[in-house]
Amino acid sequence: MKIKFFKQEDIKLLKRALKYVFSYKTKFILAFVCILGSIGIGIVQPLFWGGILDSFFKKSIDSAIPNIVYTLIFGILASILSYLQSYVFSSLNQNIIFDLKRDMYKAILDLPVKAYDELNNGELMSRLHGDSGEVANAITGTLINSVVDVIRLIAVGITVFTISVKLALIVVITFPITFLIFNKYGKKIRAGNKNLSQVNDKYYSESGQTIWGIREVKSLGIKKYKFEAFIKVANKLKEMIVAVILLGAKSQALSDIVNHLTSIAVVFVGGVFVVNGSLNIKYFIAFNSYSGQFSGSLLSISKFNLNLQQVMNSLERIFFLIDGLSYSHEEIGEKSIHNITGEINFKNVSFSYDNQVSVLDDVTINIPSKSRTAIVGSSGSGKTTIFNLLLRLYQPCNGNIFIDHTDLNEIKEEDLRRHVSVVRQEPVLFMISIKENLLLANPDATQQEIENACKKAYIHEYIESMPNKYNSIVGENGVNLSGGQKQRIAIARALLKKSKIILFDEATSSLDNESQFYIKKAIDALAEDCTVVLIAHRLSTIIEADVIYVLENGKIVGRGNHHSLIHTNKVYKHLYQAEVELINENSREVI
Ligand SMILES: Nc1ncnc2c1ncn2[C@@H]1O[C@H](COP(=O)(O)OP(=O)(O)OP(=O)(O)O)[C@@H](O)[C@H]1O
Repeated sequence: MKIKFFKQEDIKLLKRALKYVFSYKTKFILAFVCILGSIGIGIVQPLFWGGILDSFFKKSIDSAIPNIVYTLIFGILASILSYLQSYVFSSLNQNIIFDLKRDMYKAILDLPVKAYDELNNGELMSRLHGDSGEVANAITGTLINSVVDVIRLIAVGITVFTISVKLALIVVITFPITFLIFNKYGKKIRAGNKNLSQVNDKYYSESGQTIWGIREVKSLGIKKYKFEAFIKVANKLKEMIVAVILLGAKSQALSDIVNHLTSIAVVFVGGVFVVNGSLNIKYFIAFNSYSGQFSGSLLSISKFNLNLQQVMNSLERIFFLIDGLSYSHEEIGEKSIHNITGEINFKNVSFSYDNQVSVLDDVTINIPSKSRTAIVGSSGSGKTTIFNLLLRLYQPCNGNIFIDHTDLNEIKEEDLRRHVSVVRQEPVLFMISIKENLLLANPDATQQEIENACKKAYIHEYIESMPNKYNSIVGENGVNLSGGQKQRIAIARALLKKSKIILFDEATSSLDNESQFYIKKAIDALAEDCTVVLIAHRLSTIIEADVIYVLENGKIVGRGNHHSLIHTNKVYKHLYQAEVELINENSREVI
């Protein structure tokens, strides 16, 4: 039978994993010193025990006393070393987990937005939390222990062969048997772990989606369905974990039987040697302890493959993520742009999310600085996609986008984020105070600047009416603020950032009249000094826009102001009429 220990790719993974250990050289060396000390104590202790028993057999109690004292001293030393060892190991372990998580999290944040469309969030969470711990445990546990076991094997091996070659050979004979057992089960466990990781991803995904989307879950009345889906995946996970543990337990049980037989053979043959006088009882007793350590080390070395097979899958998943999965790294420009005017140009831009269905087709848009431009079109016509491309969340398949005549791809990431702000339909506010949410846009802003921005965004008075004013904590995702209030805070954020380009995605859900009024006033204030691009869902809000682009099925089918478009553009006229009819219908219902 051909035993293949590791594939070439596995060795590469292991080398890469070891780099994480070697960045903690001091702790690593300290761990070895502790272990070497423990090995030394493990070798001398049995001799003292043997000496004590030998003294009692010889009925010489006095001669036992020095050995009792040595046993005590070495016992205390062993405890101190064991304490130090657990401290060093746990610290090494947690540091490795931390480093892996740091590298994975950075890679997750660097992934292109396209990856988030395609990936399952649960998979990322499960790699971040589960796999990193698994790998760190394996590195500190399996790899370090295996090196230790080799050292122990050599030290104890020399001792047992010195005491009795025949007895030592009995112990050594078990090695190939246990090795074969663990090698066979190792492969099965690796395959089991691979399936387990996939179910683990589903588990994180199912639970995460339900918790994050709890409002939808409750309002759709699908709590029971979601609970059942969770139970199904949690149950499957439980069964798979048990199955993998069982495989490990089977291999352990088989090797325990072999070990047991070895111990009986050692005791029997050793006893015969003592009886026929070829072995001193002191060494016989010591040998039994050594043979335990010796076969223990042999066992660990035989399990080395099994233990590593268990984590190879996690290592693959971690490094694949750190390398950016199969996504190519985003090309990020290096050009700084300062003091921009805010002119935007789309030149013959085409785009598809999946390289199959065209979403934007040969779009050319020219937006002068300090203008107010609106983009209108039916649902799914590609309005938000235009914003996504302008924010460089996706790359156009064809054509180019320019800000102040500089290609978007050449602009430095920080400059792009500073100059372009977006106010989304449902702005994301973090679970920190309102002030801290605002400071995210400009950490150096003074209280006065914050208040001025909020006044311009027509949200200052509302914030002041809250019990903790600017220090009020926003609920998760801003739940204790209305949609209109969140949008006004997002406008204040954009003002604090002093962005020259503000993209505004009007909320589809009808805001109350007061919110609409204030948001319109806030946009008017923005437009004095910035280029404002609006996605308008209600045409009534963009009648005053300087230019309106009409989008249909990803194509620009009209350009002009409201008055020209209403007379010349069929699509715009149709959208407008549909809205007027809706308003009339609503008012009839009210009456
Ligand atoms: N992340 C995505 N992955 C794949 N397809 C997408 C993605 N986002 C949008 N699409 C598709 O692209 C098309 C344009 O979507 P987009 O969101 O730009 O339209 P929209 O005009 O803003 O619509 P709405 O007014 O409903 O917000 C739609 O057919 C949509 O299904």
